[in-house]
Amino acid sequence: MAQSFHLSSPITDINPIKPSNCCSDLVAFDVTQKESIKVTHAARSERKKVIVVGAGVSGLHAAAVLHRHGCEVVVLEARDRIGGRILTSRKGDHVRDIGAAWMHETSQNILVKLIPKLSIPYYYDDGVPLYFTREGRTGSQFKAKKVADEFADYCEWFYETNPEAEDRPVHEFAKEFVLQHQLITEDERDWAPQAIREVELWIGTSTDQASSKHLSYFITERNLYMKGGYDRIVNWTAESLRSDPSIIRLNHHVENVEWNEDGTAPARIRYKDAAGAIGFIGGDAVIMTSPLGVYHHNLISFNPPLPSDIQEGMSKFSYGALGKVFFEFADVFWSKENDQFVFYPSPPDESDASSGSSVQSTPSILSIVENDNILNYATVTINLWIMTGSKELCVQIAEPLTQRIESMQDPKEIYLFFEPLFKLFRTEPYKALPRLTNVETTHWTQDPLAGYGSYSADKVGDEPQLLVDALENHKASRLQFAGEHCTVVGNGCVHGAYKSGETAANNLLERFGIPYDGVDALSLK
Ligand SMILES: Cc1cc2nc3c(=O)[nH]c(=O)nc-3n(C[C@H](O)[C@H](O)[C@H](O)COP(=O)(O)OP(=O)(O)OC[C@H]3O[C@@H](n4cnc5c(N)ncnc54)[C@H](O)[C@@H]3O)c2cc1C
Repeated sequence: MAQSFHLSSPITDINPIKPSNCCSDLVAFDVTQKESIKVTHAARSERKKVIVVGAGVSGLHAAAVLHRHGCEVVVLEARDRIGGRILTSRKGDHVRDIGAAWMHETSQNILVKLIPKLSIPYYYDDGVPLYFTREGRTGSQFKAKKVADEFADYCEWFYETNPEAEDRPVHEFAKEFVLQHQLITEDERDWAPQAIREVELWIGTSTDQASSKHLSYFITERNLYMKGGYDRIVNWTAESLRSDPSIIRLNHHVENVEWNEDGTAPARIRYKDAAGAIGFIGGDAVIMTSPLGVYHHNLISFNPPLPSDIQEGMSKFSYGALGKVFFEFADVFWSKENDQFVFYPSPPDESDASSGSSVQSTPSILSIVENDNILNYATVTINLWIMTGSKELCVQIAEPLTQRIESMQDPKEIYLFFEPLFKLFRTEPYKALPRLTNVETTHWTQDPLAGYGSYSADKVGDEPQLLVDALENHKASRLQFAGEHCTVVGNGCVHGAYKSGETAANNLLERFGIPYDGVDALSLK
């Protein structure tokens, strides 16, 4: 799948930044010093050996930083590929990102620098979306979306001014908000809680479960679609590690981590290789980058057990399940003008029994089955015709639907479930839908190495800051953690994961007494 990418330009610029957690007396240096500094680091470190578990973007970046500072690094990856939750499928010119596909928070996302640097084709997908309900496209006076935005603002204000207030499910709180709102119409009162469900496709979980206190609602940010494939970022991150083929070890599934703080014995990791044979590897320190869901399912054991504050932090941070279903057609039958099609399901009292409504009469089994289709769920569909030129739509879904769709085997059955949505998207409603040529679904919820989900999500009662604080408490530990769940800045995202790898590596450099070189690899020409 992955194609390697080589920088052709010489290094001309180094930007020394001294991180706050670095006690080094290092001053600015020029590029001619780079090699001698590397040698000095190597000598000072006495070749400290660090085992990095996981070759996603956080693990690769952590390993690259340590490698640059002369440490011996070994990256153990259970899969037969690098990239983790970044997975680009390439067939000829056809590029499809099965995991991450966007750079979010582009104004602060450090990885955006790589777009021009690596000449990666991109697309800002912030054109005007089309909004749909069962009745078809919404008109310009459909203001429920604006009321939903107002609720999100209210929510943020409410918990800022009442930090001790009880956390509540977003759907419940939104319903209360519209009931008390005196200046909206009855229609807006009904539809605003449905419109807020668009956020489900950001956080990967339903508004019945999502936390109001930590509602992440992206109203103004820009998002950049990685039209050229996210694997370009992964390959760039891994580049320096590939000079030595013994660094990244694929098909090494870590089962147990023995660690200690006093340094009298090396940390020891037990893994299973592709043939099922058990192996052991030791090192001075370990960086764990498995997804949060892996720890929730106790898929790796620690000896001694993890510190209680880290365990508590992990248990107070949930994991969501965003899914994607790609449908490729023989022809484009949808609008060629709009980037996204947002669908809002009907308010419960207008909907059928299968969506959990309070309909009094008992519906027949047939009507439940007939009505059990995609129109009972909020979806955001990506118009890949505009983004990449392929004749396909990518429907994004959230749990609990993700688990259900990802377990379905038959493409025809999947298509029939989604067909009512496509009928709504027709630009000429009387025409038959064109031939379907390909269906592909994600399978993250069935994947133990992805922690049976997609990324961390704030559910009711969560306190994500607890994990970040616990990791900070243990920043001098020989057992470090990195990954998208280890940060509150860019959490759930590729750029957050990347940065977390740097933090973990810096923590170990400090522990080893190795000065941080201040190199901003992203700015190197
Ligand atoms: C469907 C989906 C859509 C997404 N969309 C976006 C998006 O548009 N933009 C965005 O910024 N982010 C998005 N994300 C999130 C983004 O992909 C992640 O935040 C990021 O890739 C996480 O990197 P990581 O290094 O923390 O973890 P991972 O990439 O998961 O890396 C962890 C690695 O550890 C390995 N591992 C796990 N257990 C073991 C073990 N026992 N032994 C050895 N190896 C092990 C895994 O195989 C994996 O390779 C999306 C994710 C998904 C699933």
